[in-house]
Amino acid sequence: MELQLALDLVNIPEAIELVKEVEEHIDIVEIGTPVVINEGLHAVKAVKKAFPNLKVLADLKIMDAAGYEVMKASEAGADIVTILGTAEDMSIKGAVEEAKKQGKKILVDMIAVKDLAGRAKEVDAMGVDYICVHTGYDLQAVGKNSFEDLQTIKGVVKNAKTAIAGGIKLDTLPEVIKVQPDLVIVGGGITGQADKKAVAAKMQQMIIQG
Ligand SMILES: O=C(CO)[C@H](O)[C@H](O)COP(=O)(O)O
Repeated sequence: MELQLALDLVNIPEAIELVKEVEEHIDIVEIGTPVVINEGLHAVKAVKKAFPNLKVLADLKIMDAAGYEVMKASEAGADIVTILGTAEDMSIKGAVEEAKKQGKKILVDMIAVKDLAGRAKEVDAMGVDYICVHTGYDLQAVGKNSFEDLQTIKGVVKNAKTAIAGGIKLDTLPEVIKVQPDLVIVGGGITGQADKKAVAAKMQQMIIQG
């Protein structure tokens, strides 16, 4: 199981400072969608340059022009690029094809997918690397989470790694770990804490203990 730090509400210098604090306790650093909107793929480039030993995920949430966007994120140094599970099959297949060409990975974000089990089976068959259940900020605000959804995809996904994102905190991490995803994505659960390093270290320890 790996730990990914999601950075959503920072600029490039703040992102670098934040990662410096916790880098020994995380496996992947996510350049979140709002950061890409504000800073462009320069943010991916800058973070990869500052932390060449960490994997960098570009959370582009691609919906169209997938091959081109995967190519651009790869050129900026992303190791993993996200596409939406609601995208057309042709887009997801295009993303996988380009990622393979570039030696990169594709994570499918299942946010807002209605038939989760059915779509997870379909995207799994397209050769994606990760399938991620995700409760975004707008549904977190009304008390939703993805813990049951994680069990749903664990039951049907045969090839891809499974991942979970959305509002995971230290106190809810044990519930997530019980379901054994391959990747746990945490944003505010680390970045919103006073002692980020201590929280990231504790999460890493809990994840290693499984
Ligand atoms: O992709 C995102 C929002 O769309 C976030 O990066 C993801 O939800 C993780 O952050 P948090 O733990 O703060 O919810």
